[in-house]
Amino acid sequence: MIKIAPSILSADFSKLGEEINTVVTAGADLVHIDVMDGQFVPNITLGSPVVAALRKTTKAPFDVHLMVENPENQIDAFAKAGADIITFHVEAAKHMHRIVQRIKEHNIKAAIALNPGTSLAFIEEVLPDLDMVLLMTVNPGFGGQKFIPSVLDKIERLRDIIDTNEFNIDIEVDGGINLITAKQVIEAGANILVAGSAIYNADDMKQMISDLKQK
Ligand SMILES: O=C(CO)[C@H](O)[C@H](O)COP(=O)(O)O
Repeated sequence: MIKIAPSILSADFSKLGEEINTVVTAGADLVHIDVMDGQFVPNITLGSPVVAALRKTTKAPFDVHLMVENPENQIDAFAKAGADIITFHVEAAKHMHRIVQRIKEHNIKAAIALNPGTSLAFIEEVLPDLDMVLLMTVNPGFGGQKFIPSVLDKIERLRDIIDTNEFNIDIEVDGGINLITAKQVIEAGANILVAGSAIYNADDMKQMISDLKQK
């Protein structure tokens, strides 16, 4: 089953609670929350107090994507704020295994993200411990960027590893997802699609979420 996770990066930050409820009502399966620290990526977005406040506005699962240096310092705060999935970047992690265990101690899902230029080999040893892998289809930091097609091959290789080993791991993709690229990533093996501008700029969000799922 294909799930859609609208990225709030493209939402109006002056009314985030309303913006989240709008996409949830339109059929979002998860709410993708982009946390940027101005170090791992140039932008700064929001921290755990904002997530805790948003948690009061909806019961929809929160898919928290940490684009931060030293992610180990943020796990407890975001888990307590109400994250259902916490994703951190392999490129920012010195002790991947320890961070995954730390997330799981909170009884929530653990995921690792890989930038487009990062090899799957970096997560080979921790793969059986993960609930999800996020393959970035743009370089992180900004919404509205162009999809990088070379990641399709990486999605296919990861899908093959997961299926061959009968792992129960979701493959999420993030960046430049629209009606054309959604079809490509689903065919390659992704099953959770993050989309920011395609959904928040759509005239009919409900139709867009439904179309992204069916492609
Ligand atoms: O993580 C992100 C950027 O770092 C965003 O989630 C992503 O870029 C989504 O935006 P869009 O769908 O507009 O490309």
